[in-house]
Amino acid sequence: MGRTPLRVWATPTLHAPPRAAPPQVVQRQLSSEERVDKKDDSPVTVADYGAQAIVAWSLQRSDPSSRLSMVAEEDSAELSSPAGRPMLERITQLINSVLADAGEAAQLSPEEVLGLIDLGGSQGGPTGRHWVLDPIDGTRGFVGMRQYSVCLGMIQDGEVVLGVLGCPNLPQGSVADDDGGDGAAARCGQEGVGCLFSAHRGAGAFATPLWDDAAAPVRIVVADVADPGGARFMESVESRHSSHSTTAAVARELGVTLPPLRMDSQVKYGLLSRGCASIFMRFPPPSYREKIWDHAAGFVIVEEAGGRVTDAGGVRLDFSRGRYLQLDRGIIAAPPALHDQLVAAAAKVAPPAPAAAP
Ligand SMILES: Nc1ncnc2c1ncn2[C@@H]1O[C@H](COP(=O)(O)O)[C@@H](OP(=O)(O)O)[C@H]1O
Ligand SMILES: [Mg+2]
Ligand SMILES: [Mg+2]
Ligand SMILES: [Mg+2]
Repeated sequence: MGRTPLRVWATPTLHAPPRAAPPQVVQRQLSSEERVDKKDDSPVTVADYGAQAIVAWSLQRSDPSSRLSMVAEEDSAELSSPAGRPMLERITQLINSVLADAGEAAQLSPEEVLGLIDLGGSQGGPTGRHWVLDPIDGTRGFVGMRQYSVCLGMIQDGEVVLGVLGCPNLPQGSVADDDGGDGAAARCGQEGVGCLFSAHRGAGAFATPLWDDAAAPVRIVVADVADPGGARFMESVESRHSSHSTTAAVARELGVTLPPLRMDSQVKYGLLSRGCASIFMRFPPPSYREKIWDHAAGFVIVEEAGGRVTDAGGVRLDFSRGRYLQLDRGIIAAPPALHDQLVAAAAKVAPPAPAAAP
């Protein structure tokens, strides 16, 4: 890849603190016309669509000779109708201002933006190369002025081999409880806030300040914690995404005494990889099907930082089966010394549903 797509939104001249960076400006100034609720009742904003189009544009440009396969969250259905036209025009305007600010000559039409968004419709699968994009993960966090991340992974023949997480509101050092809530808004745009996590399979995981192209990436590793008494666990802010009562029960069973650190989005995988917390648990409603873009980038980053990411039954996540993950109950990620204990605790507290009668 000639240029990192996420850097389109992160050149030093554009983003030197204290000036707020474009995604942060969009987050702060988001109006009710700039977000809609999708058919599944989840929100999507001009930033989700804009980031998907701009990453698709950048990936396509980096390798024009090959056909891009991208498994991404958003599609153009809502924007293609007459009712979606004002939002499409706003997205196009945003993209074109980002491109111009980054010194790019290209300017896109609304129709080109629709086409770029729909490049994300690939089904993925066990063979070939597939980019996996969640243009804004944690949209509820984005709308609520909390944490969110831009997540790009690459699958090669069924294995996630590359992952990048852009986390504009995440402090580069230690995090406080309120960084998952009001603290994110208070510290957004300040010096020392904004992290980029990355990993290449076999080459380790790294963190670097998001707005500083000159900063050298620093190798990161998961915390070497074997005693649950000293472990901190992370979960979603949104209890509708992951049951807070189930995670609390598993933590109790395991002997975890510290309260949970609640954060939106895949920043949780970044924090686990950096050793800021040592456990991540996710127990969605039984009928919910997890999507690969919600986990691909974080998965390779945690593994390359020395951690394990499995379903609640201890089976490593499998990204080779298309757009969805097939999971037993939920997701558990931790350093190896804690991981087996967690799976055992989950089996006691939230055992797998009995197999249906034939
Ligand atoms: N009912 C549900 N159960 C579990 N996950 C859900 C859900 N509704 C939405 N999600 C997913 O939870 C993701 C956010 O995770 P988290 O809770 O860790 O912040 C959302 O990503 P998007 O914000 O990209 O849509 C969405 O894919
Ligand atoms: Mg979404
Ligand atoms: Mg997501
Ligand atoms: Mg998303």
